[in-house]
Amino acid sequence: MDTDEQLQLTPEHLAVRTLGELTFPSPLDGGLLERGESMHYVGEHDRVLVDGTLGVASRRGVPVEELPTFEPGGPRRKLYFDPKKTKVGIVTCGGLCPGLNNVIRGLVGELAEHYGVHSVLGFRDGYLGLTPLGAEPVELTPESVRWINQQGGTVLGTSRGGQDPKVMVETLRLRQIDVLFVIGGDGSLRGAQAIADESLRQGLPIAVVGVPKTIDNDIPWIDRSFGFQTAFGRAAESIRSAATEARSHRGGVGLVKLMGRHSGFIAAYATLASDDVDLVLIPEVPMPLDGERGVLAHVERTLDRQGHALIVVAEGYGQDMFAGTEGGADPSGNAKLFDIGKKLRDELGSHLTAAGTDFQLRYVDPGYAIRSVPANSHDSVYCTRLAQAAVHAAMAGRTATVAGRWHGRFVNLPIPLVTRTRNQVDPRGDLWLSVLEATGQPVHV
Ligand SMILES: Nc1ncnc2c1ncn2[C@@H]1O[C@H](COP(=O)(O)OP(=O)(O)O)[C@@H](O)[C@H]1O
Ligand SMILES: O=P(O)(O)OC[C@H]1O[C@](O)(COP(=O)(O)O)[C@@H](O)[C@@H]1O
Ligand SMILES: [Mg+2]
Repeated sequence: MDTDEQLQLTPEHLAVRTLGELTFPSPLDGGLLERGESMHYVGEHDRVLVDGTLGVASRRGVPVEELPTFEPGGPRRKLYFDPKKTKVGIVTCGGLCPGLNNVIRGLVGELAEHYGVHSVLGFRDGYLGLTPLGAEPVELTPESVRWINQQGGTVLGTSRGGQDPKVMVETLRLRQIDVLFVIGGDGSLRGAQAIADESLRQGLPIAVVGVPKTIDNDIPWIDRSFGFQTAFGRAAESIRSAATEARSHRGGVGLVKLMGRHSGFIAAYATLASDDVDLVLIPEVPMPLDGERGVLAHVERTLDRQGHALIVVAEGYGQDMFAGTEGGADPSGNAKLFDIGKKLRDELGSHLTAAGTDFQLRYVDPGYAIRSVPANSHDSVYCTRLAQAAVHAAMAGRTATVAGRWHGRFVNLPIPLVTRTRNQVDPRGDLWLSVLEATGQPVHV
């Protein structure tokens, strides 16, 4: 997270919206609510510090109690909703991400088994399912979701494309939904905010709580998004295959294209996981193709030196090379990217041929394979715990809020905070420094 951005935070950015007074006693029995504070658990009245270092905190020049803080996640003693009467909806939107089914399962399990909420509807096909054009929602029970975590994708289906918040709120009203969980990325969360605002405008006490989803890890103010570790682990497998191909052929060049629309986290982490890569190209670092310190010269030098070369490119890198060409947008309004992988393949091919280099280029694009797999064990645990945190927030009447984890602690974050900016690899930060050390590529910022 950019320090200047962090220093600009005010209490208004961090305030979580609540539907009203908490009047119903929580059915969670003593064990869960009587926990003492510990190194790992923040008490109900405590707050989670935004700043991770003394240096940043002291630059603010304010007393400790005025430092910016997040609301801790976790169960509350009193609830806004009466669990026996609460009706819940769940929707998954946007691109796939490992762990979507784990989150659905976690939500249903926590609602039913701990709070005694037994009415949970799964809306189908993203926000389309919240309109009259959508398919009939499905009842979700602990039995019906028992094994879904073993599958990738989402059992509810997903979609891109805008829907009218008024129409979606009308669907929630007709179905008497009290709580809507939105599992989605930046776009979905903007949609969730629009639903929460429209409900407020109509005086409907509906809690809209998000579980942030993104394989690109581009949502800010959370340590890491669920599914990201699984996705970069799968991406690292593709890099290893390309490395094997490159090393096994005289003049072998492996080129791997990975997802990452605006943020190069998958490319950076998969590279560090593979330890074989000679060059990583990400949207945040504009390295030119030409010139002494450019992509083509670096690959040529690497080939000369070690006889093979391995390049990883995130799909959002170098989009400015296509300036003047109209790419269009997807149904959600996201700009459609030009194919930088194929462009690089062609440019490298022409350059190495012209230089008279003996080479064999293998182009690997794992594409959707990295995001359609089931969550690994780490992400499975994280999904379950995020789902539990989201249920605690919703039952306590939090709305326009997402459940996140910051510096290892579960927190409730206002949606406008997490959609205001985008998490990106900092070209001057320690992650990128690690990548530069691992690859030995020319430094560009
Ligand atoms: N600014 C917005 N306001 C309301 N809804 C939005 C907004 N941006 C996107 N959405 C809706 O959220 C859903 C998912 O958005 P999308 O960008 O495709 O994926 P993601 O949530 O993963 O970023 C789509 O149905 C889209 O129309
Ligand atoms: O082809 P699709 O389904 O539109 O998805 C492609 C995009 O989805 C992503 O995974 C991001 O999607 P979201 O914004 O939905 O999380 C990008 O990495 C990729 O550019
Ligand atoms: Mg998005």
